[in-house]
Amino acid sequence: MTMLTVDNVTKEYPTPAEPLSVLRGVSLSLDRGESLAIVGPSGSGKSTLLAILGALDRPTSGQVQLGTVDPFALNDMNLAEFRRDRVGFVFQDHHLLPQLSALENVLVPLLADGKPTSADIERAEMLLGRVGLAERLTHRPAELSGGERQRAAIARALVRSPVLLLADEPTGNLDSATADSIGRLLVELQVEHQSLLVVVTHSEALAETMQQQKRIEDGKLLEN
Ligand SMILES: Nc1ncnc2c1ncn2[C@@H]1O[C@H](COP(=O)(O)OP(=O)(O)OP(=O)(O)O)[C@@H](O)[C@H]1O
Repeated sequence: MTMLTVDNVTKEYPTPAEPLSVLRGVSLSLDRGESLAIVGPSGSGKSTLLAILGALDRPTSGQVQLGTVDPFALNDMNLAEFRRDRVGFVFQDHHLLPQLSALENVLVPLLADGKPTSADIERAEMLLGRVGLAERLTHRPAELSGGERQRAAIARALVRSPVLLLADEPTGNLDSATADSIGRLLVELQVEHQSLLVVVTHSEALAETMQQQKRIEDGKLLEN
């Protein structure tokens, strides 16, 4: 079953001169449980595409569909819910809140539903255990290593069981051994959760751990 389809997406940014055309007709499709790495030179539009996949940014033209939903046809409230419930993001910088513990950070996406329940806390603890942080629940980000912070960010991205997990240079700030372990963890979790995983990276090693690899060149997506 095709879960994610992207059809002829373009993205232009307005500039004082002529519009900057970053994506020029990008199409792809992913089935349930599939993973995709997007590689390409700096400035080629990888992050732009990822932001469109996660409905953080609108395409200039073209269609995106996740399951049966076209996120860009939703009103603002439903779009915000779509993003929150169906998409998990992992960024190069962990984006954890510095004043909160690892456990509290993982609970943050659940706060939209009100005060965390004991089941929420159990789930967050389970996920932190799964990413290897069972002994670090009360540590704040400053009290975690870089790799541990990224593990906590991955647990946070998964806490609402998203259909689509998006990662933008998730290992960009890590040494190669730590990067390898984070890459493996992402793929393992994606298989366990049967989610879709799209990773933007400059790392060939990380790209190779994904089932599909594509390259952005001149605004188009090519087989790598
Ligand atoms: N909001 C914006 N307004 C105008 N131009 C933008 C905007 N966001 C990105 N761009 C431009 O679009 C192009 C693609 O940017 P993007 O961040 O998608 O590239 P990237 O492939 O992810 O690069 P990198 O590998 O360096 O992170 C760049 O030339 C960038 O300057």
